[in-house]
Formats: sequence, C-alpha cells, structure tokens
Amino acid sequence: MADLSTCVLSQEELILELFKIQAFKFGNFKLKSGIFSPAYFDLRVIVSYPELLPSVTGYMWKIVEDKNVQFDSLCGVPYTALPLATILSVSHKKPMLIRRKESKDYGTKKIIEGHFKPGDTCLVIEDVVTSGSSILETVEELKKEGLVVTHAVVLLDRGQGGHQRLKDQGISLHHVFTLQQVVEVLHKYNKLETEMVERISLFIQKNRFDAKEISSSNGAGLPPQKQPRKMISYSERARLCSHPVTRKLLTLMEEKRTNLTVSVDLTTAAEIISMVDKVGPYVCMIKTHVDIIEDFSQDFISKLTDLAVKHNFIIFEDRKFADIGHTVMQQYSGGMYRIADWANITNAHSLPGSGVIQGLKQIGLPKGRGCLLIAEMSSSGNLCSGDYTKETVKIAEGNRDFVIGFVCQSAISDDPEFLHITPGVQLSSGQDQMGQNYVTPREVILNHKSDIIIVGRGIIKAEDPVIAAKAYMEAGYSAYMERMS
Ligand SMILES: O=c1ccn([C@@H]2O[C@H](COP(=O)(O)O)[C@@H](O)[C@H]2O)c(=O)[nH]1
Repeated sequence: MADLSTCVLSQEELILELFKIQAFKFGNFKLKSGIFSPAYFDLRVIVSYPELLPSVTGYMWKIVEDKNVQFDSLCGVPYTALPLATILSVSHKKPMLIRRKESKDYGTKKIIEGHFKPGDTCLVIEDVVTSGSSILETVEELKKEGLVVTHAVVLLDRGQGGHQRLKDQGISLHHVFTLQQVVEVLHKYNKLETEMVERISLFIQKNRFDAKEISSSNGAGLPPQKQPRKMISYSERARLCSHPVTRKLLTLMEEKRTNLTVSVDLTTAAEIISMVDKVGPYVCMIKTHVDIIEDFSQDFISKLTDLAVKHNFIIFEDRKFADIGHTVMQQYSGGMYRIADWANITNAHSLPGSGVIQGLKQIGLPKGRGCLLIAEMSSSGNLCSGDYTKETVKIAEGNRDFVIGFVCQSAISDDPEFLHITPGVQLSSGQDQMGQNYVTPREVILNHKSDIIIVGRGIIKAEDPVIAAKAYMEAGYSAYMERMS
C-alpha cells in the first residue's frame, strides 16, 4: 500500500499531473456565485487517480504540521473533500466527522455523524475556496453541535477573498496552492498561453469577494460586479474574451467611443460604399444585407473591406441563416457572395437547432469568424421569446468557440463574453408601417443592458447621415457611460 502520509510528487509535478487529469480547466465556466471564470478547478476526478491522492493529502497534512494546527477531529466539506478527509483521518489516526448535506427523514436525523463532545475542536478540509461560502456552511452545522472550528485546510485557494472572509469569521485558512501559483507553473511548462495567464490574473483582480457584501447577501456570495456583463467596461471585457472578433470589436468600441452599428440597407454598391465612407468614423460595425445589392461584385467587397481598415470597423453580414447544417455550410462559403471570406460576423436563427451552428462553424471557425444567434426580434408578433430565447442561449453556451453573442432586444445572458446587439433603434420610439418597433439608444443601452445599437433608416434615410450618425453615436455611448457610472 502507498504511504498516504508523504508527498510523492513535488508541488510542480502535482500541478502538472492535476492538469493532465483535467482537474484544472481553462475556458469559460459558471461558478456557484453565477459569475463566469476563465479557470475552473474540478477535483472530483481525483478518486479515479489513486496514485495522486497521497501527494494531495500529503501536502495538506504538511501544512497542518508546519502551522502546528491542533484539533480533535476533522471534517471534509461534502462531497469532493470527503475522500481527502478520510485519507487524512486514516493515515494520521485522527477521528473523522461527516457532515450530511440533508438530514435523513428517519432514524436519528443527524446532520453531523460521528462521535464528539461539545467544545471539541474540528479541522475543516476542502478542495477549493472561492468566496468561502461552502466552508462556512459546514462550519455553521459543526457549530450548531457545539464544535469549535478555527482552522481549515484547502488544496486550492482561488485568491478571490475567501481567505479574508473566513478570517473575519475567526477561521484561519491554509492553502497548498493559490490559483495564481498554479497558472504560473502551467505557463512555465508551456501548458498555458500568456494570453490565458493574463486573463486569469485580471479575472482574479476583478472578482474578489467583498466580505461585507457577501454577509449582506444570500450566502452564496456575489463578487463586486453583481451584474458581470452589464457593469464591466468594453475594454475590460475585451481582455476577458477569448474570441478574436469579440476582442477586436470591444477594443475598438472603447477606442472610438462608439457602440453604433449602421445597417446600410441600400441597393447599389456605389451608394453603400459612399455611405460607409461617410459614417465609418462613427461606427463600431457596418451591417450589410448583400442579397439586396443589385450589382454585387468582388470589387464591392474589396472596397468595403478597405473601408473597414481605413475606419477601423467590423463587418457584420445579417444573413440570418436558418437551414440544416449541410445547407448553411454551402450558403456561407459558396454561391456568388462567399460570405465567410469577408464578413467578420454573420448570424443565424436557432430555429433549426444546433446543427445550423455546426455547419456554419465548420466554415467560419478556421477563418476566425464569429456568429450571432437571433434570440429575440424587434418586429411585432415575432415568435422569438420565452423558451425559444432560453434555448437559444443554451445553444450559444454550447458553442462558445464560434457563437459570440446575440441579436436581441435586452440582456439575456450575464456572460461577459457574449455580445448583445439590438436592432429597432431610432432617436424616438415608435413603429413603422410593417410592425418594426423602435426604442431609443438610451433605452437599449441603459435600461435593456444591451451592448450595441443597430440603426438603419434612422441614419441612411436622414437628411444628413453624418450628423445623424454622430447623434446616434453620442446617444448610445453616453448611455453606456451612464450605465458604468
Ligand atoms: O430583430 C431584428 C433583426 C434584424 N433587424 C435588421 O436590422 C435593421 C434595422 O433597420 P431599421 O431601418 O433601423 O429598421 C434591418 O436591416 C433589419 O433587417 C431588425 O430590424 N430586427
């Protein structure tokens, strides 16, 4: 039998092994608090790797010894820490207590199982700490039984304020690793790119849990940004996002101080190019409907893409794909428009199910393109609402590598990586003769918490489109500034 009381691997080796078994995951993960994190630690898999357990528990015990922590019994926070607590108990001959998550509705109905006396001291064992809420839940139950808890040992402290919060409750938290240390080791051994290291460091900085804020909330705890996407600036979100188009778009929005997209719904190439050159300085995106252009040509595309460089904007072809995966692949890559070759962003209805995204992704992903899902519409009587919208968000969440956000009427996801882009915008609210509904830029950005306004006729049919574009740009961006203040 392996010696369970010693560390078999060095700390760096243990981090690399935990990475190998996918206990450390990098991408975009929803935490218990509801916020999204670029890093996630999932130690549940450890039970399948008995050869790693002695190192994990060995380092936890080393801390107990180094800090000279004295206790009568130990208790793991259910469930992941239970095997860790069991190994520590057996190898160091310390009695263990088990905290049930729910009491049984028969027998003794106990929450804390095991033998103890009121006044006994108990050491709490946990796998990972973010806000400290899970440890505090266990401590509360132990205290109800008269046990005294002043120390907790954790394998990974995410460094987001849990340490201070526990300290405020009289509990000293001792960790084996911090998330920052883990990230540095993985970077040193080329397992993590510099960009991800920066994203994680920024995330830790921006998402520290404030003890006072948590104690006045629901116990799960909320980070400083209670509404993550809505309250983070465009430039900060750019740094949090992994998709290159989202990063570029959010960065240029802050640089150009605009959240305006102009929908250039004109029907000749010359008219469109002339309009784009005029409004280009005031927009973050130009939206097209190429299938309404009478004289579409590759020359039009090269002029449009040149203007995108000249004025620094993103091109969004509002194609609204809505067919099976195989067909949309052909529609996106081929035909006379070859949309995937020049549009940074296109969009799709979620109506056909996730197959539409699978098809588009096969073409768009290798080209670094992004896709928006149409989750809501601005037209009266449209069917995109309720469960349809919720399912659309789920499809997006399952395809984060390609889906970068939504065409919608108001915020439908708190994930800072997802853009919310809203059409049906004019300087005064109202309706056109065919049921298109309009709301103001302020309403969209400030009240509906969207990111970007789409304006078509309000600008292209204005007497002076440049003056109109400036007015919309000013209205949209000042609403964003107001939201941030
Ligand atoms: O729900 C939706 C989705 C897309 N659109 C498109 O946006 C513009 C709006 O033009 P306006 O002239 O400002 O009404 C247009 O290209 C639509 O196809 C939308 O309006 N609503």
